[in-house]
Amino acid sequence: MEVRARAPGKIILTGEHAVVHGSTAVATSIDLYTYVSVHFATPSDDGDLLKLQLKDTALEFSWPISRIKTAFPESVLSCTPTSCSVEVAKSIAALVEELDIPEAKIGIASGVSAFLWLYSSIQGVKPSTVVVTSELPLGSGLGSSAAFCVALASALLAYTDSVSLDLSHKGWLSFTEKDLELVNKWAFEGEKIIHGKPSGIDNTVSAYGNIISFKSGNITRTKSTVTLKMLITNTKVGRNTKALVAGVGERMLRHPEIMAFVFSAVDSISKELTSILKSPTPDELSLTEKEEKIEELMEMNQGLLQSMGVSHATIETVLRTTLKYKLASKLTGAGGGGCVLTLLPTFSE
Ligand SMILES: Nc1ncnc2c1ncn2[C@@H]1O[C@H](COP(=O)(O)OP(=O)(O)O)[C@@H](O)[C@H]1O
Ligand SMILES: C[C@@](O)(CCOP(=O)(O)O)CC(=O)O
Ligand SMILES: [Mg+2]
Repeated sequence: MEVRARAPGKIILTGEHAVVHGSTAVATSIDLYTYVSVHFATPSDDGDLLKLQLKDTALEFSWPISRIKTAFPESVLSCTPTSCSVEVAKSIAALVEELDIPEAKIGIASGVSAFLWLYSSIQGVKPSTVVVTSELPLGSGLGSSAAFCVALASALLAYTDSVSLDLSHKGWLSFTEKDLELVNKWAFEGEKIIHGKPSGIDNTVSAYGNIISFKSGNITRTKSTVTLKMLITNTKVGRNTKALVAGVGERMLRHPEIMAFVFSAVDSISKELTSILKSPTPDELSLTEKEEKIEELMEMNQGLLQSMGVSHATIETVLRTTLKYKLASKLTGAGGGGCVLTLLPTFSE
């Protein structure tokens, strides 16, 4: 039997990085998905291998089950989401090192590590073939790491007694609220392996969908009264979320007082955005006014992201180019390259 799960990417409207330090951020899921399929070996299948096919990077890995068993002498199987210990992280790093991932694709190593942790914790050590494909650009700020972890946790949990899914059903099924919480918690453990110190906003918006306000692990699901049209420009400059998050953390240690003001300003921006999105929009005039306010909030947030040191020359080029057309833009996700958001107003001159 094969189970296929999918989870969406996201854009962060306001609050990236500051959310890691306790500020509010606002994010929404987007219509681009990562798909994970899991096919457990039946007695008629030959081999005793755990196979992982990463289609987006054209990489394929396999481990003899006996090799994984020697790497994890103690079972890490767990019904409840658990963090990867330092010892197990070392064993996983050794397994990943043996794969000889080409230097140009080395970013994938963290994804493979998260896979090994989630797989052995949720399913134990058993043979199967796991296939991953994504419509999202990897490492571009659209939350591919979180979509990967949410889709993976969903597919793996579907085969356990921890969730209540009718697997005889064909087509997409949704998890119950309780099961979604479990998926989200496991996905967060995967994100921790990929990002180091994630806030949890990416896996949460990928698991629950729609728009959320997020602060220190608390989620407020927001129903927006406006439909915002956003242009997403991919600078195609590769970057790594873990390094950028660490860089902001170091700046925080060097200038704690100043950065506290920066994070507090971002918190106010996200709170104001949430209240604009929720307030009634009775006519065209109020829609235009709202969009103008949102543009201003995006510009202010971008300025604060620059002061955190996460902008990039290519991001600045997109900002200057869109400004020529009087359009407001900001980076989305970790920055340092990646994607830029531009608000496209509903009524333009
Ligand atoms: N489809 C995928 N296949 C393999 N690894 C993936 C996939 N999607 C995400 N990853 C992992 O997540 C990393 C990118 O995460 P990150 O740097 O947080 O950027 P973002 O989440 O913005 O795309 C990749 O380098 C890889 O380790
Ligand atoms: C920078 C951050 O706020 C978002 C990172 O998003 P992405 O991985 O660049 O899609 C980190 C986090 O919240 O965990
Ligand atoms: Mg990410």
